[in-house]
Amino acid sequence: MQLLDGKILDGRKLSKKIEQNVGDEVKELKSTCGCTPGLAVVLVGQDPASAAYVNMKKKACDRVGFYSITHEMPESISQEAIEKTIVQLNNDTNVDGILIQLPLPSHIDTTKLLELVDPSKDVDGFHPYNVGRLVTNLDGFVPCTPLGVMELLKEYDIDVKGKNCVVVGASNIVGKPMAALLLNADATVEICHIFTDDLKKHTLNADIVLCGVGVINLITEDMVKDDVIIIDIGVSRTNEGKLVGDVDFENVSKKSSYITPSPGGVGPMTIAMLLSNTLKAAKINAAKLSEQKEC
Ligand SMILES: Nc1nc(=O)c2c([nH]1)NC[C@@H]1CN(c3ccc(C(=O)N[C@@H](CCC(=O)O)C(=O)O)cc3)C=[N+]21
Repeated sequence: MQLLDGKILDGRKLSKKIEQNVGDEVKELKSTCGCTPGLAVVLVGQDPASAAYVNMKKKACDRVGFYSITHEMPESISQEAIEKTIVQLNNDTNVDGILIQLPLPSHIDTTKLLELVDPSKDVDGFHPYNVGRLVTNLDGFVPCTPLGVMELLKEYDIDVKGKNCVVVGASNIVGKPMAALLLNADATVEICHIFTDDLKKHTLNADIVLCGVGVINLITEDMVKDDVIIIDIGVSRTNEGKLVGDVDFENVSKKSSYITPSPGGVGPMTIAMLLSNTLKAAKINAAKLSEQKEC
């Protein structure tokens, strides 16, 4: 990795810098209005990966001085019981951000739950209100992973304006909001997905490939042009238990001008953006509360 330093988009490094800034702002917010930003996480079931992610989020909250609470619920919990918890969190003034850890068990109506979250506490940016605001390029909450990608590009002075960007994966969480952000930044955007015929035909035209599907080695060196910029949003575990992305890093990195490692690229940025979104929610709530006190 040493030799590649110049072309690595280092998400770990940038996420630390962002954490530092969030931490500083938390101190300021505490001293000016006595508010502590709060994040509530709803975790259903025993999936070890979900539990690990939630633990990472909790630790990050602790590092920046947020209040955080995790509502752990058994796999067999009813839709109604989760809904009740969300309504309580919507009304809890100590909670600025609500995150429902996905995926949820199959008997749960995920869409209905995401729509129940107060849009002003929707730090994941999954509520249709915030999705609509993103697509129309209005301020709102933007999903953490694609937002983290944009921050990473900005940090390395990569301007997407007029660039051919190929987004691989069309999920509501990654691909679609990623495409919307790139379009808002004046890129030319293509979205490829599971039914795309001849993926390579598309990626070969790309100045920037952004791939987040969870298929190991989906993007190989023959699929990209020289000096391509690669954003690897995938996370998979190999049979040996090693964490890897969607890109054949070893070979693709020889051709690319910039590339994110996975792990160490987009993943840490996701957590940093969750902190940043929660701080944003806390500031909005603090302003609302002070208005109410004035009148
Ligand atoms: N409501 C909801 N919001 C999410 O944002 C959300 C979710 N559900 N469900 C699961 C996915 C996945 N996700 C990641 C967060 C951090 C890393 C991360 O920090 N990865 C580290 C490595 C972590 C490790 O060592 O295990 C890295 O890439 O370097 C990865 C993936 C958020 N997600």
